[in-house]
Amino acid sequence: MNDSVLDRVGDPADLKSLSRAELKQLAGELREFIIATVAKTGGHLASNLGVCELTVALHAVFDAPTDKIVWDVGHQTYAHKILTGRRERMATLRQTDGLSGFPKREESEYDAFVAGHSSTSISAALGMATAAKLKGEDYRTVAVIGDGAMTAGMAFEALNNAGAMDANLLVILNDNEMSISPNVGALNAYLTKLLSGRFYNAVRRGSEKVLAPFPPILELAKKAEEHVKGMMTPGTLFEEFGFNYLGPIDGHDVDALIATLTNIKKLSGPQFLHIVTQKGKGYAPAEENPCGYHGVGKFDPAAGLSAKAGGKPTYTEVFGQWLSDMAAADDALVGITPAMGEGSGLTDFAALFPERYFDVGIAEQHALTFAAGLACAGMKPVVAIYSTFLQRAYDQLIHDVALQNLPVTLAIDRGGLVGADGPTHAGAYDLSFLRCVPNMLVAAPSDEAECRMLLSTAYRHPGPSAVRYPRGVGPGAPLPEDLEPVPVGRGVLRRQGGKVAILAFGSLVRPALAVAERLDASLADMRFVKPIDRELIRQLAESHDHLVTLEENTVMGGAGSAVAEALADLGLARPILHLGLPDRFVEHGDPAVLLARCGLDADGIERSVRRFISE
Ligand SMILES: Cc1ncc(C[n+]2csc(CCOP(=O)(O)OP(=O)(O)O)c2C)c(N)n1
Ligand SMILES: CC(=O)[C@@H](O)[C@H](O)COP(=O)(O)O
Ligand SMILES: [Mg+2]
Repeated sequence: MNDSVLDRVGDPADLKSLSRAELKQLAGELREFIIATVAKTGGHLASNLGVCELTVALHAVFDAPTDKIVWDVGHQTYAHKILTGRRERMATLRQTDGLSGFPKREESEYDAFVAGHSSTSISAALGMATAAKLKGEDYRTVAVIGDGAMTAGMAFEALNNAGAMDANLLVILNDNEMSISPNVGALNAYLTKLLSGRFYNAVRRGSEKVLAPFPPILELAKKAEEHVKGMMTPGTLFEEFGFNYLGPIDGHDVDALIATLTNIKKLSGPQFLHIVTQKGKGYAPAEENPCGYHGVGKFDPAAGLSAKAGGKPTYTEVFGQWLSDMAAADDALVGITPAMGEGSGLTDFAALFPERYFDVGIAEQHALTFAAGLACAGMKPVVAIYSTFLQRAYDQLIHDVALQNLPVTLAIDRGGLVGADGPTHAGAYDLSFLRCVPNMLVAAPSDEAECRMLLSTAYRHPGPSAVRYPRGVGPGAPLPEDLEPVPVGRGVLRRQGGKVAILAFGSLVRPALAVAERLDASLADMRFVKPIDRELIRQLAESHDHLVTLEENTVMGGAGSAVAEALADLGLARPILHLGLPDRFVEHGDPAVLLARCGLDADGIERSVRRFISE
């Protein structure tokens, strides 16, 4: 006889007939299954381990897919995927052609909203709840948002709107006191205060008044006090936003979760449930080091993560070293991260210069304008930011930084395809959206040494600047020790060839070199997208029959477009081929496979160039 509850669950409807004991067992089995899966695929482990009970309770109480569960960021949806018919495919998680690591509407009708970027869930769920009302449809809408994601302005924009709309919306705040790193800011301090016994006891005395309009909840609170200690306290901030605040409750207590959700389901209007969970719950190494286990590669569950074994530094590490070196040389340097300190390589800098390190929370827009303010007052801010998250702060870049020509340096990590995270996280557009902004300097290094030199160049630029580099390691170029810049707006001819000239940018210079050898082509490492090296473009156009541009950015409006514009401006018409990312979203998977599928590996580039010449 099979004792596994998970084996008996084909879809969420099966949860309705399970006993409480079985639901608890199911949460435990999900946890084991997730550990075993992520050990083989890599993925967001700690966040997923923290929501096993919540996921079980949500699917036991609500009726997805009719009821809509909107997961914020979506990095914690593995249990949800397993319970909604995707268990067999979990071995393909984040692999090429496999399951996405995030919710995806194309993948399942149970995935109510695509995510990857944080703090969108309340807005999206409010939209769905509002549509239900307008269309006279009867379903419930739930947004599940973490305490980290709650620090973003967008979450508060949505609360502000929702609290005044009387929509049937439940917001569940999953508070584990962690973003990727420990959560920061005044909101975090406020949530901690809500969790403290002192606050609980103080508000508990007044809770009957607050709960009076909701008899089922009050009754439940009285009956199940031992399970739901701290369950029904008014949360002043969220109440002020117009929500009925409930909690905090233990988010690992299946009984408390089911009882509370069942009661909330009967209520109308905006509801806010505060649950407390532990990031990494149930796997000791992740409980001890939730930051390290936030996102992991493949690992041995018995041994845990292994330390990085030497090898080439990543671009992130090259940047981190440069930042510390430049900070030592210049007291005016300040480093800013919107909640991505580890991922952006700021750990050493933060330890060395704590007073000049600012983790502003998941607040990319604020990060840019905060940097603008610092720059106005004589500091030299370096904002370390992933390309994909910079998209959030575009107006702040234009309106607050560039318009005032302020010396803010953007160290843009994860430029180009990122692999397993997929299209939500691809840095596919930055060269296009940066080069059209007046005053910007935009550079793309082709190796680690150039990365360091271009960072120094950008930092000295008297206006806004950006250096964009890819995820992972480069070719292994030895790093200069100094902080010397290179000439602004000047590329470098790496190879002199015959009739074809390849003008390559950033990460694709290396494969282009192999292609240039095979085709006896000239190769320019352009280094700068803006200002573009017009003189080098002129020379190459005058001495070659065919020009090819190459970049790991969308072709549309990207670096190749800058070359074409320069040629037009110079009055030089030449056959030109633009190679880069396509005008479609590139799925998740192995980065090398994805690049090859885009025709951007050496073989693909060679094929395209040969076809172009022959045509
Ligand atoms: C706009 C945006 N900025 C940054 C990130 C990177 N990021 C992903 S998860 C995360 C922390 C989220 O913390 P929380 O919402 O509390 O979820 P937890 O991992 O603790 O469950 C961050 C900063 C993101 N996904 N989106
Ligand atoms: C969910 C999220 O946004 C981050 O956890 C992201 O997946 C990190 O990506 P890196 O692994 O490239 O740091
Ligand atoms: Mg959290």
